[in-house]
Amino acid sequence: MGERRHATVAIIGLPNAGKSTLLNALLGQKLAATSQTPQTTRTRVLGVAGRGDVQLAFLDTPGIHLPKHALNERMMAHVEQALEEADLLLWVVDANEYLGVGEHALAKRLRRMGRPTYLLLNKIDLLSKSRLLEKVATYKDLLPFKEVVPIGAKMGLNLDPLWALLERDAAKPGWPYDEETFTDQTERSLATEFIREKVLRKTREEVPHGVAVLIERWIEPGQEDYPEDMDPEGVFIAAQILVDRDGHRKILLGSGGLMIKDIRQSAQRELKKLLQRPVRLELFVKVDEGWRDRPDRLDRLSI
Ligand SMILES: Nc1nc2c(ncn2[C@@H]2O[C@H](COP(=O)(O)OP(=O)(O)OP(=O)(O)O)[C@@H](O)[C@H]2O)c(=O)[nH]1
Repeated sequence: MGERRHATVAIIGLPNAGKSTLLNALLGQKLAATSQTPQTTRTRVLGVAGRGDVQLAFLDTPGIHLPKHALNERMMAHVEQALEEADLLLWVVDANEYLGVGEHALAKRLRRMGRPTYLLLNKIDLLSKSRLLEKVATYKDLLPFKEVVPIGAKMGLNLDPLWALLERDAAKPGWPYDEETFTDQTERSLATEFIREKVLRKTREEVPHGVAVLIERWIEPGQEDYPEDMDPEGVFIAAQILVDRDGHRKILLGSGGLMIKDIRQSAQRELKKLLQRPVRLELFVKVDEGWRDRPDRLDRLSI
């Protein structure tokens, strides 16, 4: 074994490029919520992985966009913080999308920062080889990228070469996290995100952007109020789903309560996998108009 080295690696880019999918793929474990809805990620998510002598601390970040609410301003502050912390940047783009103003603005910003940046052209499973080559040529002039790597985060395409490059470039001495550390997220915050992910995946358009999840009760065996009819090794979780307006509450409940039932069941299955014990989940939908612009609410939601 050589000397131990590490790097902090921020995963950045526009909404929906596949940043969280990439983080999960690099870690080989689900940590970040993913969905087709842009702006799924709202905070910075740390995922730590060690290979050989090298430890990499990945920071998944919210997709970069113009903020309309206090919520979005906080999301962008998380991006700023990750940019500050990182030794290396992975700029993920959806290679099937046109290169637009958002990319140009980010490139300008990164040029000024001068931090080593890899361009990751993602979703290559949806692209022919000739189109991919065209894309590489189009993006290459944006910045003096340290590397340009085509990947398919969802199917794990080309991630080994990416790992090898990151291992080569991790230059700081030592390992900042112990070998068991995998994330700084608590079980509660992961549970919150996984419940929200299910809401995003089952609803469309405006609803997902106005949704937040707040865990109200988390009861372990032996604690007062632990349901008597539950498995003695389980956990009881009650969560509120906050929505921006009454119309969204109705959509979330669905006809005859079918939508919320579906969300509850799939979130409960996911939480069982995450926590590796039986879970009973209860969900309540609550209208909290304007929560996205209320700093006290955002604090309580840890955004
Ligand atoms: N076909 C294909 N789809 C992908 C790939 N990577 C990600 N996706 C899909 O792209 C969508 C967005 O992925 P996310 O990982 O949530 O994207 P993100 O960049 O974290 O999104 P924000 O949170 O909005 O910033 C999801 O539906 C993913 O399944 C890929 O390699 N191929």
